[in-house]
Amino acid sequence: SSSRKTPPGPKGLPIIGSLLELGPRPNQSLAALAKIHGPIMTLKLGSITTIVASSPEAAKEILQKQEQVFSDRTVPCVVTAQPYHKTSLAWAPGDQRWRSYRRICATQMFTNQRLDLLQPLRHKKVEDLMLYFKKHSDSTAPVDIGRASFATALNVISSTMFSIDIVDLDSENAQEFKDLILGITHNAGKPNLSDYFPLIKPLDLQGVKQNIRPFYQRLNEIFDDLIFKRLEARKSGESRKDDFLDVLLDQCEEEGSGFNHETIKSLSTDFFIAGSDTNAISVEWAMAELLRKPEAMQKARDEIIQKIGFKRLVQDSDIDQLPYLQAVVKETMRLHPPTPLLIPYKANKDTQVFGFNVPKDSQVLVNAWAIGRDPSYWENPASFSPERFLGSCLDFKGRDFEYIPFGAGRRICPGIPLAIRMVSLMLASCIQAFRWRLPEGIAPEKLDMEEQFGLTLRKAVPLCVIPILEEKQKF
Ligand code: HEM
Repeated sequence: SSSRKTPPGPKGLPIIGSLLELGPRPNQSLAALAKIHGPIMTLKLGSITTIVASSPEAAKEILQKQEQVFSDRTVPCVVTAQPYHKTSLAWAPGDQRWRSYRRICATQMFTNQRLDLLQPLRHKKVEDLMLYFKKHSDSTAPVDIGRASFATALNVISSTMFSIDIVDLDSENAQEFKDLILGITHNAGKPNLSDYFPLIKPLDLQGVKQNIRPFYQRLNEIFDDLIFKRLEARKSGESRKDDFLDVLLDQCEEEGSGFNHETIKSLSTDFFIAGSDTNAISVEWAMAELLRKPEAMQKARDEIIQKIGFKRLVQDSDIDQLPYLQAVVKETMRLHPPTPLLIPYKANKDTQVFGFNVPKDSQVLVNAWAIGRDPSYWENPASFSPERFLGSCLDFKGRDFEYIPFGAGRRICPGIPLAIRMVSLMLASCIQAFRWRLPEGIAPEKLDMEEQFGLTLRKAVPLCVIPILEEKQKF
C-alpha cells in the first residue's frame, strides 16, 4: 500500500504546513526530522510539497538513477528579479539549451588547459591576499579571514572571466562590485513567503524582489561595459586574453550556437554568485577548524614547508604533492558544505522513490550536510579529522554519495576544478606564510563554530585572527 503514498513526514499545521519546523538552520532541523521520518520524507512548506533526501542511497536515487526526472530546478521568486534568469545555468531547466552551456563549461572553460593558462592571474590574486595579511600582521588588531578571502575570490573569478581585478582588497573605495554581490546574496538568502505560497507571488509582500532588482540591474550594466570594451579591443586587433569572456564571445560568433550577450551576462552572474562566497567560506571554515586543532595545523604546515619551503609561495601545481592539505579541504567540506541543501530540484513528472509517490512539480532537497555526518558512513562524524581522507579514494566528483559537497549527477557543480584550485591555494598560502593567533581571551576550544544558514552556510561569528608573518617567507 505504501506505493500509493508520498514519503512519510511531519504532519504540519494547516496552511503553513511545516514551515516553522525549518527554524533558522533548516539543514540541522531537516536532519533531525529525518531521524524520525526516514531518509526520504515529505514536508508541506506552505502549499509546496517538498521531498527531502537525507541518506546516500536516497541522494543516489534522485541525483543519479532518476536524474532525468530531477533535472529541473525549483526557481525561488527572488531569482526572477534577475533580468536574464531564464538563461541562467543554475536555474534553467535541464533542457537542450542548458546542456549546451554545460558543454562549453566542460570543454572550454573549466578545463585543466584553460585553468593552467590563467594560473599566473590567480597566483597574483593570492599574493595580493598575503600582502594584505602581511600589512596587518604583528599587530593586536585581528583580520577578518572570510571578508578578505571573499574579496580575493571575487578577484580570482573576475580575472578568470574578464582578466581584470574588480575589488580593491585594502580600501573601502572600489567596493561597489563587492557590495553588489553581497546585496544579491544577502537578499537571496532571506526566507521569502512568496516561495511557499505561489498565489501571493505577484504581491512580493516582503519586498525581496524589489530590493534585489537594482543590484542585478547595476551588475548587468557593469557586464555590458566589460563586453563592449572587449569587443572594441577585439575589433582593433588587440591580442586575445583567452579568458572566459573570449571563449563566450567566440561562441556568440558561431552561427546557431544559441549564445549571445544575454547568455554571457547571465553566466557571469552565475559564476560570481556561485563561485565567490562558497570559496571564501570554505577557507574560513578550514582555518577555524585548524585553529581549534593545532596538531592538524602543524601537520599541514610541516607538509608545505617540507615540500616547498619559504623561497616562494605555494602554486597550483604544488597541490598534488600536498595530500594532507587536500585532506583538510575535503574534511572541511564534509563538515561544512557551503550549499548544505544543494540547489533545489523539481520533479518534472510523477515518479516513485523507494516505493513512495513523488508528485510532479514537488520541490526536492538533498541534505548534503546530513549525509556528510551520517554515522553509518562516518566514524565520529562530528570530529574534524582530515586523516580519514588520507589513503582513501573518496572524492567529491559525484561518484561517492556519502560525500557530495558539490552535488552529483548531471547538475553537479561545473566549477569544481576552479573551486578546488582556489580553496587549496588560498588555504595553503595562509598556512605557509603566517602563524595565526586568536585574539586575547579566546581559547581555541572555545572558538564559536555556530552556523548561519542563508544562500550559503556561513560561520555565524566571523573568524577574526592575528597573522604573524613567517620571517623567512619570500613573496
Ligand atoms: C567551494 C566552492 C564551491 C562549492 C562547494 C560549490 C557547490 C555547488 C553545489 C552544491 C551546486 C549544486 C549541485 C546540485 O544541485 O547537485 C553547485 C552548482 C553550481 N556551481 Fe558550484 N560550488 C563551488 C564553486 C563554484 C565555482 C567556482 C563556480 C564557477 C565559477 C561554480 C558554479 C556553479 C554553477 C554555475 C552551478 C549550477 C549548475 C547547474 O545547475 O547546472 N561553483 N555548486
